[in-house]
Amino acid sequence: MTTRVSTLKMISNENEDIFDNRPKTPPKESCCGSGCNPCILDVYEKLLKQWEERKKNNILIERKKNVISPTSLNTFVVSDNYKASKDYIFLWLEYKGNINNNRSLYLIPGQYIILRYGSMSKAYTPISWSETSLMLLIKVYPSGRFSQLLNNAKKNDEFEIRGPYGDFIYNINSFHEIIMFSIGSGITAVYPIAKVIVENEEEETKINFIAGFQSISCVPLKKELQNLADYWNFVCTLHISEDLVSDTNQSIHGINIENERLSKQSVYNYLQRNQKPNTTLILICGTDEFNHSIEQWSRENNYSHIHVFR
Ligand SMILES: Cc1cc2nc3c(=O)[nH]c(=O)nc-3n(C[C@H](O)[C@H](O)[C@H](O)COP(=O)(O)OP(=O)(O)OC[C@H]3O[C@@H](n4cnc5c(N)ncnc54)[C@H](O)[C@@H]3O)c2cc1C
Repeated sequence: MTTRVSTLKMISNENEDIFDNRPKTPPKESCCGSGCNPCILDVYEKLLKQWEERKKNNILIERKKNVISPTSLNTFVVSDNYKASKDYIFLWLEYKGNINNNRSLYLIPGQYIILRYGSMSKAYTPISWSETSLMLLIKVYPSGRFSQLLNNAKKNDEFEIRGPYGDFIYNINSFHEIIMFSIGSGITAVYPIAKVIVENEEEETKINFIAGFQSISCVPLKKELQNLADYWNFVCTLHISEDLVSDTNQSIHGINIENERLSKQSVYNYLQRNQKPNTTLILICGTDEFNHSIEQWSRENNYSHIHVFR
């Protein structure tokens, strides 16, 4: 798995440069009408306002030729699709267009894309990417329309992608510790951020990675988390809420396992053990209820540097 280490600078597409190009108006039919967040037409309105503002103030932003764009759809084909765990699959998508003029795929860890097939669109957070391809980790729901479609996707099937979206910006060594709380597929937002930090030799930030799943057999990225646990600054604890672990065969070397749902008490314990709220960042990704509770408990423990991936 190769992860591109992105610079955390403002990234724009060639069609969003301020002097030669205003953002291109997306055709009306590029909105699928299914209430995506963000809708391509809203993104266009926002980028247009930003462009007008920059033009007024004569500000030039760095121009990189990204193969994906927040305001237009680009075709990708499935290059691989395989099981990641009981409920999860990995899906590799390869850019179908020409790669020339230094065009490349630029993503900041934690950013998401909108994947579209026919009139259906859903958001996904790439966990890994190269210059022309990206890898998604997808939870397959028995009655999930899009996740079932992706589960059954075959090599060379075509999907359209727009993005990237997401406003999380991280600066190297800006916190003493980052505590990452996720449940289920929320792991996709925090894992790439943990990886990029842990693999950066210049980083002195510690990562406390806490992820909740129903059972050990559901947990994706086991090997990847074990690899990160070999580094001095990464500690991982998995909270298993339903099929509790009683068998040592289910233990994962280097990873702590707790047989309990992430409760208020356990979250309080993580927060109070840390003791450095002013220099600690809290990252949260899960259901609305989970996000709300963890954010509230963090604030009750005097943490104010909090980012929720929604
Ligand atoms: C910014 C963002 C990034 C995302 N990134 C990822 C990602 O990287 N990987 C990933 O797998 N998903 C991700 N999602 C969720 C994804 O967009 C879809 O919502 C998910 O794949 C389900 O879509 P579906 O069409 O299969 O299910 P739907 O047809 O919408 O739902 C069918 C049924 O599936 C179940 N279901 C669906 N979603 C949930 C849920 N979140 N919790 C509990 N039950 C649910 C429910 O029973 C629901 O009734 C992300 C969502 C957002 C907003």
